Amino acid sequence: MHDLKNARLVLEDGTVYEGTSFGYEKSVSGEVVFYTAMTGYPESLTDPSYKGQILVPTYPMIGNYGVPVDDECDGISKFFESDRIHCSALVISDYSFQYSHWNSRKNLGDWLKEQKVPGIFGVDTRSLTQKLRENGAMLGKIVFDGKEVPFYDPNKDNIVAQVSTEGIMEYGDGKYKVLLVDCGVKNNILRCLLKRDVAIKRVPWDHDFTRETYDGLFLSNGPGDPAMCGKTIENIKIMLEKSIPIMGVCLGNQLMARAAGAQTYKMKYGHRGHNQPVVQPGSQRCYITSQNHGFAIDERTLPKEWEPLFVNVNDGSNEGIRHKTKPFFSTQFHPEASSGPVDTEFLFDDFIRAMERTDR
Ligand SMILES: NC(=O)CC[C@H](N)C(=O)O
Repeated sequence: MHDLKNARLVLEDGTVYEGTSFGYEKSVSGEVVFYTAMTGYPESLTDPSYKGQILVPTYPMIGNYGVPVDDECDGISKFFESDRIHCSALVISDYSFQYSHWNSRKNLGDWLKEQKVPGIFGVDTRSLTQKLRENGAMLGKIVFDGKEVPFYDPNKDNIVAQVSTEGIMEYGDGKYKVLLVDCGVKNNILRCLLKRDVAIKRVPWDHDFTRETYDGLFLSNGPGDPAMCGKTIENIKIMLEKSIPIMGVCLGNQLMARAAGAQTYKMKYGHRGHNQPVVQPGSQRCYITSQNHGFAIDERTLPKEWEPLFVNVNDGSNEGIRHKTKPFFSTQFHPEASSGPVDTEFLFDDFIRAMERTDR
């Protein structure tokens, strides 16, 4: 405990938060975002959508249930959402040096060190979160020993290209052939499809999927600004002329909207957590959803062939769209959860039913 180093979180407006390092000791920069879930740090840290971001859980004590063993099942990690940590750094209030859980194998600090990701504790994450809520998302950096790094805005780069699969990968031998565009897919999307009699062909974000044969197209989640994925959007545009069922999640939702001709915008501070309520327009039915996004669809720009599928109860922002006549739908939240509530996993069944119904 005595040789723990101090490190500072510096925001782009000059605010400094002093902290103590419990992860890898390296100065890094990114977009600082807060996340309100009380559990799920192994899943969130390995979620590729956090690429380029400095993650701030609002729940004060982190690390108390350790890090799970990295078991695999059918070539997919059982407990992680990808094969590595993607966020740039983790900033927390209270680090639990002790951990206990039936499947934990190591502590969070050791995992961060192994993965070369800095983590600092002892930060007043309440005041930091209030600041991010007032100002909106901000750039920030973790600085060790005065080793300066420049601020970095991940939304100005195509970071999808950095997390997407390099080659084509195939999983399962189910009845429905799904082509999955990997913009940074979470493993639980693969798991949710595979348990529904699906065979998946996972392709890179810029793969030309417009001339292949499959029963359904899946557009995955992913990091950064959807406007940076021009190639994927162009390919989706071609698929919108056809009638093969399409389902999209999070970034996939935003790409679907842009391909349809709608606009996306950067939200003030986004939605990240497990307690985001959404309703279906025209109904009183509310679902609690798992979310992690900083961009959203501008509903007012939806072409007339499309309609909102879900709306956020807290701020009225769009949470999903569907085509009025063709089997295309997508959601801004994560129906696969992991971590978080599974209220909306039935949407995968809707996708399967759409494939079942489509005349092929
Ligand atoms: N989880 C995601 O797919 C995130 C989508 C997009 N990068 C956003 O921040 O809005």
